Amino acid sequence: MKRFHLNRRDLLRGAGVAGTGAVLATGGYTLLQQRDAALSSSVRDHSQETVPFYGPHQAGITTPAQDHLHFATFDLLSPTLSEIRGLMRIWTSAAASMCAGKSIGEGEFNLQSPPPDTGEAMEHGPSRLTITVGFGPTFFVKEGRDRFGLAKNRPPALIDIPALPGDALKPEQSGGDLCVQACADNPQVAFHAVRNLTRLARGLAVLRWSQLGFSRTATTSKGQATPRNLMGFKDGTANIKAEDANVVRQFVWASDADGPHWMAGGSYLVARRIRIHIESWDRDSLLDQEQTIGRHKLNGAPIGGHDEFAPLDLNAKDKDGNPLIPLQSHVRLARGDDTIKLLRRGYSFTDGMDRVTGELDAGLFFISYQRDPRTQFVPLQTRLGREDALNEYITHTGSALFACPPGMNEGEYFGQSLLQ
Ligand SMILES: C=CC1=C(C)c2cc3[nH]c(cc4nc(cc5[nH]c(cc1n2)c(C)c5CCC(=O)O)C(CCC(=O)O)=C4C)c(C)c3C=C
Ligand SMILES: [Fe+2]
Repeated sequence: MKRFHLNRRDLLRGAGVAGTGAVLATGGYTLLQQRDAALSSSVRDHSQETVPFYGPHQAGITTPAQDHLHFATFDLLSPTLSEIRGLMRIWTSAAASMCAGKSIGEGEFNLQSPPPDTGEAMEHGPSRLTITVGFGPTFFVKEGRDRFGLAKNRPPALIDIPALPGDALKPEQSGGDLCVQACADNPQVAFHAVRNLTRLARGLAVLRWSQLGFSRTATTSKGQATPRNLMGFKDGTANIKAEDANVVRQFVWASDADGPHWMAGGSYLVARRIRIHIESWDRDSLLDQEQTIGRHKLNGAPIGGHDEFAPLDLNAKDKDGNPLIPLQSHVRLARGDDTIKLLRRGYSFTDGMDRVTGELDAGLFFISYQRDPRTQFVPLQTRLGREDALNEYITHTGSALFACPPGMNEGEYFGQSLLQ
């Protein structure tokens, strides 16, 4: 089997291997330039940058994806509706402070009581922190019970995600009445946000599960370099980008016509914890890895191409008349007839090791935002779950869906038009 040993010097020389290798070497050179660009953007100090907290949409959806994630879901104990309103007021005020790089309850120290802020983010700056909040199906109805008299306001799109092909879901990594997605360019800032919101919910809600993500696997803005996932492939190339306002309007934001009114300008968040069996993947040939994804590993170009952003030509054939992009490849199935799109905003994770197999418990914490999961995530994942060549290397172990209400003005709180 042909092996490719590409080091920095080889790449700079454009030193070659024959045939496919030539493409790889060219791709490699481009890769090097892009990697240097990505490095210079990641070493850029974002610590003092803020993302506006108030606005028509919640931050953390079309915001250029930050480098780190702390995602958490909560189960409500048995609060009244009025206590939930109180919690959302407190969360909003705390979130606005943290996103501005301020401590919670700044200046309110009292030696006799615990400090209002746990303190670990104090010198880190806002680091582009965003905090996005959502309501799960069980917020409205749990075990057949209309918990707060709000069942009539449950959006039809906030379904219980049906069982999908290949699911191996664990209840302890799935569901939740509420969710908080904290993203920042500093892991401690994202952690601090979830920790403090959890603390503020004491007596009303408890953590159900949480997930740290250490590296973004998507670009949501044309200004960002495409990152790599744990399979070593560029991820996010064909994602929805914030600059494409019409596509965002069509596929990301719920409208008044979709109903209910309180979700207009909001979006539905699907989270899937997807374990990647990296040990098997690492034993697979480069050729098979590329055939599985449908893109070249080094430069992210569609198979047969040289440019990451070249159009994905699903009709392209090799010299024998076979499809260049295999029929069961991930990108062919994910693209389909190009009528379903979602905004991907996932992160790589590792949670130590699997004691049973001795393998790393690592993968991709997939997050997508969409206008309606019934016509976007569910049909797409049904197709992928049935046919995707990638299924040999992945297992979906967690799943959740949340309705993230629109953004707010100063003085308002998360989900106000649902709860008032
Ligand atoms: C249900 C939706 C999707 C799941 C789940 C999913 C999992 C998943 N994806 C990768 C790696 C890549 N995905 C890529 C493209 C891509 N993926 C989806 C959807 C899901 N992926 C879409 C809609 C697309 C875009 C398809 C297109 O229109 O071209 C790519 C290629 C680069 C890119 O365009 O981002 C990679 C690589 C993994 C590893 C994974 C689960 C672990
Ligand atoms: Fe994908």
